[in-house]
Amino acid sequence: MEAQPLTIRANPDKAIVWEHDRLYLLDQRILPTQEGYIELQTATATADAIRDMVVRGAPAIGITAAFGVVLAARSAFKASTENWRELIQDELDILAASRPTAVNLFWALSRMKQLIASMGEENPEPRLLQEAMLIHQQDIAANKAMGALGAALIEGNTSVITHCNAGALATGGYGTALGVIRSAHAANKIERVYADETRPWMQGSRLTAWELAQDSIPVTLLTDGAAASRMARGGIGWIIVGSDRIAANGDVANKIGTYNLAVAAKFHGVKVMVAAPTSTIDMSAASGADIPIEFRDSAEVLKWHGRQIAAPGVDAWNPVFDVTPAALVDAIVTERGVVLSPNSKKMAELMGV
Ligand SMILES: CSC[C@H]1O[C@H](OP(=O)(O)O)[C@H](O)[C@@H]1O
Repeated sequence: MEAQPLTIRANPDKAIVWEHDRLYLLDQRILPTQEGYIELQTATATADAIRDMVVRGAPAIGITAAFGVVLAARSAFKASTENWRELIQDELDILAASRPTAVNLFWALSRMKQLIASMGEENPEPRLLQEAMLIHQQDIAANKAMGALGAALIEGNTSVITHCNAGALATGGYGTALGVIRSAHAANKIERVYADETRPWMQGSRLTAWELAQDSIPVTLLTDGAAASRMARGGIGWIIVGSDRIAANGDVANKIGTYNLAVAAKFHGVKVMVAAPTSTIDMSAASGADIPIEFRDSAEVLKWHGRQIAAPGVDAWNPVFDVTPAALVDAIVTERGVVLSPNSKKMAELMGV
């Protein structure tokens, strides 16, 4: 099958594209100064793209992995129409090992595996592709629903702080935290968004600011250390962030620095909103202590634009997520509804368990 030139222009709502029977990812490592797509032809290459953060963001990782399963099924069925289920297992494991914290990855793989288990002898690709596309569309619908529910919590016109990128680029489209911000801005509730740059990958300065500028939503960058001082000056009504995994008691794992924001917010009387689809909630994790936190190469901290910024022999501690206790969270917004002052009982009610 000859590769066809991709016919779309890079935009936040097209971070993950299935076109001409091929998977394309907007390369988020080079935004905002460059825009380019990478074509993925195998599940292993898809896992590499997730690990190397070509695509990142909990829901986006899950959606991408689902399309990776389609690629795995294509090659396995081509190799053996009888034994494709056995052949596909290694690539499913490779996808599962790509990043540990975003539970959406494992949620999406589990949903695809359940479908595989229900299949007969037919070619699995068409049905698996249909399911991957459904996961993608359902995520966008969830973000739109969360946008409305989260915006309804915001009273009057206020400025907000967000951290990392929980936007269209981190999801199937529209975004979780940025979905709330988009909906609230459309309702004239957002005066300005302050975006933490979010070292070391700079998802805030490179991705969130790019998304909001494209939508003409007023955005000002903060260095990560400036957020508390900005809260101290007043006018910040909410911290609005996404999540990579929420435990059964409402503890929230999110980009490193979220916990700092929540502690400062508590001190300054600023509310904390976490927007996440229910595919981010892990009821098997009793608390944040049960959430695996990804540590990445210290070189990501010690280098900047590839240039060494620390003396030789200096190392770095590089956890890329932290856990914000439920006690510091005012609202968890999901597509199923809002949990105010989250706790185990309220989370169980939300999830119907
Ligand atoms: C909408 S979830 C986005 C979530 O994922 C980000 O992490 P990473 O960029 O390392 O994948 C960050 O924690 C965001 O809140």
